[in-house]
Amino acid sequence: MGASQKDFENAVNRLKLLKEDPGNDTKIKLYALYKQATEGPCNVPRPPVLDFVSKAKWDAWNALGSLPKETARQNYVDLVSSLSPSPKSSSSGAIGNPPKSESVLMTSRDGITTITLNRPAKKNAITLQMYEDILLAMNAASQDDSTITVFTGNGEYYSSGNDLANFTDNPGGLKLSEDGNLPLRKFVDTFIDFPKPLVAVVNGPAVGITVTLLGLFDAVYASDRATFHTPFSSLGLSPEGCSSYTFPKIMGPSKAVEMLIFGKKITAREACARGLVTEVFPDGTFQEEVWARLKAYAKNPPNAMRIAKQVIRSSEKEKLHAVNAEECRILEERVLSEECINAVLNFFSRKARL
Ligand SMILES: CCCC/C=C\CC(=O)SCCNC(=O)CCNC(=O)[C@H](O)C(C)(C)COP(=O)(O)OP(=O)(O)OC[C@H]1O[C@@H](n2cnc3c(N)ncnc32)[C@H](O)[C@@H]1OP(=O)(O)O
Repeated sequence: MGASQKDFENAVNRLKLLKEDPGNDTKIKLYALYKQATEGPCNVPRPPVLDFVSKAKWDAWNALGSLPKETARQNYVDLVSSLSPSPKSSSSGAIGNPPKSESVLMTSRDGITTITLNRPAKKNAITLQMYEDILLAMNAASQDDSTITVFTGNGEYYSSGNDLANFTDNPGGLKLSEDGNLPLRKFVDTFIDFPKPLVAVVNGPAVGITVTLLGLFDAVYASDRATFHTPFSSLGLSPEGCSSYTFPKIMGPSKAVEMLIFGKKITAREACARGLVTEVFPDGTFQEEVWARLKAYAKNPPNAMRIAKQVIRSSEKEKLHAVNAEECRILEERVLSEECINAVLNFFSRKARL
């Protein structure tokens, strides 16, 4: 039997996590096979001769002639496998290629894979290494036997967001694009494309990118101790995580502006009233109630849940990828701004804690 649509999607995700650039020839082959697998034979006019890159891509796609979509899909999966060994999965719930990290933990049981931010002394602030580890964990979770993937934090905070030292430790400025030192675009893309139900168990206050990403989750359960804060303006930054699109859509433009421009911190109950949070639980019974709920949900047939997610989310994916690209482009400028540099320096000199 040839590669299934799921195998193909997994290969597309695995490709995003490659550590080494596979080289231009391979990238062009992958492009051609991807187009053939998703759109069929080349059906667009040849680009102008001087547009070398587009022409090379077009030539490679066109050269596949009438190769059936299924064969192109299989060839794509084979080519990606030859570049990165496939993570293993097993019926015992063991996870292939999880991160070897103390700050990002990964466990799998009862049909649920849980990714836990585990840096409580720093309020689970996310370092550059942790972004990489979360990507690894999500890739493994997308391919293991679990039916639901959960994000949570260890300790008092869910997360205080991006580690502000990411800015000071990179004096030339952070590069947020594909080839940069923080692949923010790839990071957010992984949430957009995540194939299984993705649930946030928000155990305490959440800040910055860990709030904005919630707009890409399928359910958000919060302790009544949690707060939600996106202080982008006071940090001289701009919205990310697709929040410039998801927040106005979820809560309406004026409530989104209150959070994303004015940096209003809201409670869990306010976030629930705005539609960002699915349900709020008393902190005392939060863990017990939420995990009982999730275990019951995880007993549903996995394919049905995955397909339901696809049906609900697929029409938005293209738009979300475009929003992410634009937000990263703007943010890359903002992280170099005087406003941002001053805000971060103030934070570390303890002048400006939230
Ligand atoms: C590259 C682009 C990616 C996306 C860009 C931005 C997206 C974002 O996420 S923006 C949001 C960034 N986060 C913040 O601005 C929060 C900063 N933290 C705080 O304001 C306070 O620490 C906080 C209110 C969370 C907690 O306050 P306190 O309870 O008073 O604790 P402390 O301030 O003493 O914190 C304990 C310890 O943790 C360190 N910490 C906390 N958060 C961060 C952080 N985001 N980055 C780096 N370090 C953080 C804090 O410095 C303390 O460390 P020590 O002083 O060494 O004990």
